[in-house]
Amino acid sequence: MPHMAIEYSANLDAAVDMDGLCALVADTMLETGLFEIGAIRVRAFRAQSYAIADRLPQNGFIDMNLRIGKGRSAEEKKSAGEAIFAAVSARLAELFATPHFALSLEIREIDAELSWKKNAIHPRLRGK
Ligand SMILES: O=C(O)C/C(=C\C=C(/O)C(=O)O)C(=O)O
Repeated sequence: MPHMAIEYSANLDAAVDMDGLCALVADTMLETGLFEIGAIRVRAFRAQSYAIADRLPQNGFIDMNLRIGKGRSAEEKKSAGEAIFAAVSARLAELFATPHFALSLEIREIDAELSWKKNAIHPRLRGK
């Protein structure tokens, strides 16, 4: 399944609605047409401990790691990454107006021979 894991520094708690950010990422992934709805998983993890750049207490980060199955072209993967990065960047425009925020995204492919999956959501959603 496409897994999006978002890590963020705990000092962003008040500035970013993480549930809303997860929903935005899931919606954007779906809109690319490259991911099946029943396969999308997005979650956010709060990093309580961190050291960012010059260690100013205002410095914050969000790092997004997307793991997807093989089978999509390089162009498709690139356009998906660009769509997600643009949507999240727009949502976080206020943070980019400060000199204290860093955003990153990486897409990796899952090795089909070394991964296992079983999904009871697909049958329910594929029938719709
Ligand atoms: O192939 C993968 O492991 C990832 C994937 C889809 C996975 C599912 O549909 C699933 O786990 O139910 C993908 O589309 O990249």
